[in-house]
Amino acid sequence: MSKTSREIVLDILLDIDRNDRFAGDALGGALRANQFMNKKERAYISRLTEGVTEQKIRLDYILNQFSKTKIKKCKPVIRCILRMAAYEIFYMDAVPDEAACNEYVNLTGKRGFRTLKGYVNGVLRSVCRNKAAITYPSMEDGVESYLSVKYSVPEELVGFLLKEYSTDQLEQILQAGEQERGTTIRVNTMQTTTEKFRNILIEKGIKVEKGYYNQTSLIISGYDYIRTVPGFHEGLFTVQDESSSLQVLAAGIRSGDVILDVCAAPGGKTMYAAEQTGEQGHVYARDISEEKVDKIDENLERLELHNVSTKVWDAAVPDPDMIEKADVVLADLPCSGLGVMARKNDIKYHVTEDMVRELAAIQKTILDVCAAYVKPGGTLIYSTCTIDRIENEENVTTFLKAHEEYELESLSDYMPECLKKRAEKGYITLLQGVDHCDGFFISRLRRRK
Ligand SMILES: C[S@@+](CC[C@H](N)C(=O)[O-])C[C@H]1O[C@@H](n2cnc3c(N)ncnc32)[C@H](O)[C@@H]1O
Repeated sequence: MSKTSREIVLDILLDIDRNDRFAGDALGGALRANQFMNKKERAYISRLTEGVTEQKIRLDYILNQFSKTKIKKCKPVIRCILRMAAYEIFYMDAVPDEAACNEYVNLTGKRGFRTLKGYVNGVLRSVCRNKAAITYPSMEDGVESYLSVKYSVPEELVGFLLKEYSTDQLEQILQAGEQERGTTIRVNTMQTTTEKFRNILIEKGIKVEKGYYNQTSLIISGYDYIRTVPGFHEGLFTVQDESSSLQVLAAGIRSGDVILDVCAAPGGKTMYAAEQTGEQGHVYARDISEEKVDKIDENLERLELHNVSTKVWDAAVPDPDMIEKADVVLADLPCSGLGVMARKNDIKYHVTEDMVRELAAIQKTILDVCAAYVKPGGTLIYSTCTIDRIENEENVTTFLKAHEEYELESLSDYMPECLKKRAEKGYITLLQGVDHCDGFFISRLRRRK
């Protein structure tokens, strides 16, 4: 017997819960395994999985007010069922609350927990009855618990970010997770123009807005799968947030430049760099594993870019063959990902200050190795998709102390008008919810000699 959409979501959430998986991976796997489903079912499954993941802390806060057993202590199946039901009650209107309760009580029995049907029923009916009267922590109860429950972010992470951002700034950053955003794509200008491609999309009924910072970026919505968007298979565009494309623009790549991208998969910046340097130039793109490099190759093939060579290479290991070979080194390093919390909604549950410090140490090692690859007069672009000083500014400061041959160089010439002032100092932190893109850090380090 085939599973209902709610059962599929329950299994995805259990997979995430038991195997500590990221929601995007678990959801993607389940959608691929259930390809027979129609668009509406897929949308429902995605919304419920992503919503429960995104709002986990807030949902548990609500449920704990009506359950004698703390939700975290419940059996995984019951915990997931209660969260799903609470999410439907508070955030979705696919079915009336009463009907949703019945569905989840039945699901409890179907999953072998007949004796807990009464408990699930009791908690859910109480939630429905008291829906409008639920109170949440206020600012007076403490900023950390207020922001934690309101935006469903662990208190520890709120505390960590409050060391760097004011309450207002952090609230703006966290609100980004609640804003509907289209998908930002960058047009492959080696094959078409932004205007021509924009018209093709509009003709096919896709909603298109212009990018805020990059003239080759478009923000699209109203499509089913990205692979079904016209021009995908022909390589007319690639999915790339504007923050990422600004990183490549920050490099000021000239036609004929030699570029080394040390952490390149899936290849977003490599592809843009390849377009910028053109047929006269070359990009060396690397990543840590075969699987990752295959992803870059797949994208290069789709975009028909031939001026790139790829290789599996650990960026922390010096490569004698690359010493002083590159006009530009792109070091877009592995990081905590706090800049993309709004899109990858479970990153927030994984990041701790200890983890940030461990990552900063890895970034430092890789940057030290990269220093030798840049030609005198060339440029090292260090970037991350995170927004904390430890991984960003502190790493730049440490690097400059260890490498006297480098200096920070203003980014203003490479940034759009509205960002020029902030970019003068040689680095810029873009903030989700404040700027029109993901949170991202870009720094430009010039090798003097
Ligand atoms: C932020 S992502 C890069 C995104 C890429 N620049 C783009 O624009 O598509 C970081 C990448 O670093 C890779 N990575 C992590 N540790 C690495 C290492 N020691 N050497 C090389 N690559 C590494 C990861 O596999 C991941 O693909």
